[in-house]
Amino acid sequence: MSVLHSRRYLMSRVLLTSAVQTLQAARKAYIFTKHTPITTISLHHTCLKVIERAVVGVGHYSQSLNTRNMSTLRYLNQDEATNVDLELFNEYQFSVDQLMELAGLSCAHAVAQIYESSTHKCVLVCCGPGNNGGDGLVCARHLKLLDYSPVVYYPKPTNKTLFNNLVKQCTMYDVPFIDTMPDVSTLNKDYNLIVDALFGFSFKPPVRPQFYPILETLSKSSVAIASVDIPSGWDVVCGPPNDSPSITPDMLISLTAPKLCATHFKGRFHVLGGRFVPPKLSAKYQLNLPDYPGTSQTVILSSRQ
Ligand SMILES: NC(=O)C1=CN([C@@H]2O[C@H](COP(=O)(O)OP(=O)(O)OC[C@H]3O[C@@H](n4cnc5c(N)ncnc54)[C@H](OP(=O)(O)O)[C@@H]3O)[C@@H](O)[C@H]2O)[C@H](O)CC1
Ligand SMILES: [K+]
Repeated sequence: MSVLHSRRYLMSRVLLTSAVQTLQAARKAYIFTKHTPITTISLHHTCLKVIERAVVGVGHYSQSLNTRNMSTLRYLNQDEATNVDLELFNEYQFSVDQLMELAGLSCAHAVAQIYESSTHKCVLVCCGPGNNGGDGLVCARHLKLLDYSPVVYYPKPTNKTLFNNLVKQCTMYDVPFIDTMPDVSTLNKDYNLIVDALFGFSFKPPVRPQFYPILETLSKSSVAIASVDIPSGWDVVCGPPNDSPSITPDMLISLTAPKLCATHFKGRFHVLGGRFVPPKLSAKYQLNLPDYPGTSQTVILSSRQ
């Protein structure tokens, strides 16, 4: 590492650490003062917003730090991703519901960290038939609680208790479902962000006919896309397809650990979520995961402005 790079690295580390500590202190102050008059509370809210933006900003600035992490971070192939998943269920005795809730929560937090609800209120959440779609349903519910107006498009609902319950919970939270995919101009006009939860690490190309036009519309739209775990339609290892519509997400939220296709990601924000990996599992697969800041559900792996 050159002298310049090591100084920038040190500088960004210091900035990031102090911003996180300030944020934690401010959060504590906010909790302690929650019975104080409304003007004080709104002042603290404003401070928190400013500091949170600073943390994101420092996250952007510390790209050299993040690039350093990226070089040691392990990128999983399809079998490794499946094996990590199976081990969490079979050895660690997690249920799908547990991990899906945490995965979907981290997706909602990742979205809120980057796209403010004041400018990105209307979010179309596209959900597929597998667990990636389940993450999307959980994410939609949490987005609603975070002051967004999510709308779910779920073209191939899975008739299993878990998925039926997730749909029910969305409806009970007044999250609307739409039956048809909006066309490109409607998407561009009516939505500020798309959460792509169509396919995750079990996708096997080529995309089947039912989903082809959906991916085609997403690939033509100018609305920013935040992809959950894998940009849908991409090969888990090789990345974007040559022979079918290819989406270019603005944000990729890798869950547990990034998959190999993430090396082809050219969007602005690569975020890691799914803060539930047991340290022994991480060591076994040599995941070399970065530290999550404070109590955050997400960590920014790289960002370009
Ligand atoms: N450990 C974790 O990180 C966790 C991640 N989670 C999320 O789960 C997905 C993986 O979920 P999985 O159910 O294994 O699979 P997918 O959601 O990726 O997709 C499976 C469905 O997609 C269909 N499919 C597959 N290929 C195609 C295709 N070419 N065209 C159309 N449809 C396709 C497949 O259909 P089958 O008929 O083949 O069965 C399935 O219906 C992971 O990425 C994370 O997002 C968990 O939430 C928690 C733990
Ligand atoms: K996806």
